[in-house]
This record gives sequence, C-alpha cells and structure tokens, in this order.
Amino acid sequence: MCGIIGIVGQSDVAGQLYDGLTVLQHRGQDAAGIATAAGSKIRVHKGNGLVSDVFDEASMQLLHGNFGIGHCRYPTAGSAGCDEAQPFYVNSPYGIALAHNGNLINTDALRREVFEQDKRNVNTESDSEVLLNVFAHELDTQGELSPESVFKAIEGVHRRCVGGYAVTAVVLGFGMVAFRDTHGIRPLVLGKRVRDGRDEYAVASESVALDILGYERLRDVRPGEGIVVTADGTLHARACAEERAATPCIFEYVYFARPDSMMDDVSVHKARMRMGQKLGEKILRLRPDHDIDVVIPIPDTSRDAALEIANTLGVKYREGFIKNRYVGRTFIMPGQGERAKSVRRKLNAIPLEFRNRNVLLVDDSIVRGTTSQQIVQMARDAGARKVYLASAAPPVRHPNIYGIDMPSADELVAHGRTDDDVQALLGCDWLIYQDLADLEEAVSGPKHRIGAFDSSCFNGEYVTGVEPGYFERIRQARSDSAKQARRTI
Ligand SMILES: O=P(O)(O)OC[C@H]1O[C@H](OP(=O)(O)OP(=O)(O)O)[C@H](O)[C@@H]1O
Ligand SMILES: NC(=O)CC[C@H](N)C(=O)O
Ligand SMILES: [Mg+2]
Repeated sequence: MCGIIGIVGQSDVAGQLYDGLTVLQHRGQDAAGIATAAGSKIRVHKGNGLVSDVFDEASMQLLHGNFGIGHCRYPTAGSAGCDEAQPFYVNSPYGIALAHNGNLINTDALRREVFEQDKRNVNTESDSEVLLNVFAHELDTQGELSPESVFKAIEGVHRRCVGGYAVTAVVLGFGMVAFRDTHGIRPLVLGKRVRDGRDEYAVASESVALDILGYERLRDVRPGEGIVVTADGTLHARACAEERAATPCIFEYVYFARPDSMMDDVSVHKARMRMGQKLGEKILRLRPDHDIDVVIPIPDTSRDAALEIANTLGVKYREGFIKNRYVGRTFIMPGQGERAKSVRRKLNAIPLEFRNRNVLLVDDSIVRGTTSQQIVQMARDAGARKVYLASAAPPVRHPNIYGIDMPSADELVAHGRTDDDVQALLGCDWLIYQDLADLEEAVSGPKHRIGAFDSSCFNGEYVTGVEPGYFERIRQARSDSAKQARRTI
C-alpha cells in the first residue's frame, strides 16, 4: 500500500510534503519521492529507502513550487528498483508528474494500447507509469487546459483503467489533480487550511497527514470523483464517473492504516476496538469456561483489538513482546527471507508475562503466517503453559490485486487449509479467527457508515471483476519465488 499526498499552498510546499510523507511511511518503506512545480519546471527527487534516507537538505532546497505531490512506495507491480519509485514524470502534454496508490489489473492490455494507439512508450514495468500515460493521453485529446478538460481526462482514465487507484498529480503551470477509482477501493481524503486569509488544500491517503500539517479534514474524495486545485488555490470538484457508493478495501482498517486516521468517515482506532470486542464475544460464545490467564498483543497493529478482547473477557492485558522500533513493518517487506528474519529481530518476549500462564496472543491478521509461527514458538520458549492465538481478521485465503502485494494464493497460510490445519501448522493450542460478517460490522460501525467493502482477500469476491487467466499471470510474475528467481538471474 503506498502513501500519497498532494498540496497546493501559497508558498513552497516541499517541506509540508516531506512531513506528510513521514507520517504515511507505514504505507510504504521501499522508496519515496516528491515532485513540485514552479515556473517552467517540474522538479522530481526520488529514490529507494525511507523518506528520511531519500531526502537531504540539498535535495529539498531544489524542490521549489507552491504545489506538489509526494509518494512512499510498497511495490505491487514491476520491480522495486529506483526507476520505478514515484512520482513519475511525462513531458507531454504540459509536463505532468503523478503518484499512485493501488494496482491496475489491466496493465498489460493498457500498455499495448498506450503504445499502439496513443504512440507512447512506457519505460518501466510499473502500472503507475501506464496510468500516467493514459491520463496524459486523455488530457492531450482535450481542448484548452482547464478544470473541465482535466475532469474529461479523468473520465477517460476511469473508462480505460481497471483496478484500485488513488492518484495525485501536478500539471505544470496549472495546479494539482486528484482522483479515486470508481469503487473507492483505495483511500483519499481532502483537507483545507487558511494561511494569511488564503486557502490552501491538501489530499492524502490518510487523514493523519492532514492532522500533522494543520489541515482540517473536509471529506473523503468520492469514488470516481475528480479534484482540481488550481495554482492560485481554487478548488474544483466533480463526479467523473457514474456515482456509486464506495466499497473500500477492508484490509486498510485491519492492518494498513494508522489508528489515528479517519477513512471514509470511520475511525480506524474505533474499528479495531470493535473488532476486538466482537472477537472477545465469539471467544466467550465458543468457550464460556475458557482458561485464558492473560491477553498479549503482537505489536504494533493488533494492540487496539487485543485490549478490547481482554476487556470483553475480563482478563488482564499485558505487553509481553517488546518491539524494536528501528525495524520496519515486516509484512510489507519485499521477500519472504527478509520477512522471516525480521520477525525475530523485531520482537522479543518478556518471560515474566508468559511463565506458567495460558496466554491468548492476538494479531490483527494472519497472512503468510510468518509472524504467528515464530511468535507462538517464542511464547512457548518463554514458558507459556498453553498458547492460544486470535486473529482480528478472518483467514486470508485469496490474493489481493488492488494494491496489497499478496498475489499468490499458495503463499497464504490459510489457502486450501482448514482452521485446524492452520492451527497445527502454526503450532498453537487453539486458533480462533474473526468472522467476516463481524469484521464488516466492526468497520462500518453502529452508524453503518460503509455499506459494502472490498473484502476480496477474505471472500474471493472482486468488485471490479477479474479476467480469466489473470491470477495465474500475476502468480507467475509476482510470487515470492518469481521475485527470487528474477534477483538471481
Ligand atoms: O502472517 P504474516 O504474513 O506474518 O502477516 C501478518 C502480520 O504482519 C503484520 O505486521 P507487521 O510487522 O508488518 O506490522 P505491525 O508492526 O504494524 O504489526 C500484521 O500486523 C501481522 O502481524
Ligand atoms: N502499493 C501500491 O500502492 C503500489 C503502487 C504501484 N502499483 C507500484 O507498484 O508502485
Ligand atoms: Mg503485526
């Protein structure tokens, strides 16, 4: 899941973009970049690494302009090389730079179409560069540059691109553009602040970026909607596709987003607490006479849910694993070897909290099983009598194709396995998963703010539909073994 941000201010925005990216870092740790527009130049600085690695004082000083965009990347297409870091730039028409969160599922067909019909070469394997060229071509076919011609171009993108996408772009001499796929799979929020009596606007993947920059959260960008903020700070917005209710990716609430973010008007923190409450109630239903002594979260993301499970069970909550704050998120690391090694480097047990106790470990999700398998063993080594494991999400049994890099079903520990099989594989004494209906209810909340979700990795139902043969193609291109083979060629 990448993080994106776009700002139109009244003075240079590079500093704000940098600060915004640092709080979106949890969405992508592989590469980062900023593009700003001033005079006759779009300036782009990007590279592999964390935001703090990619930028230094010298590079920041070159990023002039009162409007710009930023990106931190977690690759789901192409390679992890620095040529596929974002934003991407294209010189015609006008000069455009674009940053994309999500994943297109018709990239191959689009790439051919862009080359044969639009006469544009896409120079990398990135789906985001394809998306940029589709947008550029669609804008090129419009008349004079105006908010309306940009909206028409976004309509063209929606007609041609299939998949999940939240996008920010800058058009030289004009302003910032933002849009969200027609299902609203990927998140995008709009904010405003006033400086010296003049309006400044920002869009970002998560509202936490708006918070720390002092922007008021106005609303989420609607599915299919286009946003244009011209360089003078005037906001234009209109539907660029038939209006429909958003079906946001439920995995954002389970794992990706920061708990202090609001997404599609739902507090991620509250959603996670409700997940804990529901799972606690399920445990009580199935085992009213349970013998759990203590509930221990697997940090970081499961903490909110674990605390509510403990409250619901009336059992102590203890921090039994200490996280090394200098190791990043393991799930979004590119290869299985690195992920597996990182769990042990990242988490260490406090034996005192485990010795002679029946512990309930809680994780937000179990995907490849990399974390839970090692953690269950660590709990036993630390002296636990029995080790139970609860997952605040249902079993992940299907690939994600809209911006989370789990393309291959056979890498998922629950794929083709019963819950008992997974329990045996992970080595725990009892494994309990959240039910999907409970998860969806937990996220939409008592006010039913979200009617339906993209829950495809849990139920195999893909809101865009999927062409026959697609899953096999991405499995061949993007499975861990395919990536490993590419690295060794
Ligand atoms: O079953 P797996 O394939 O191991 O994936 C699931 C685990 O990965 C994530 O943690 P991560 O370390 O990425 O981040 P966190 O510190 O935010 O929990 C998630 O929170 C689970 O703990
Ligand atoms: N996770 C994402 O949003 C990835 C964006 C884009 N598909 C890339 O691979 O760079
Ligand atoms: Mg985790």
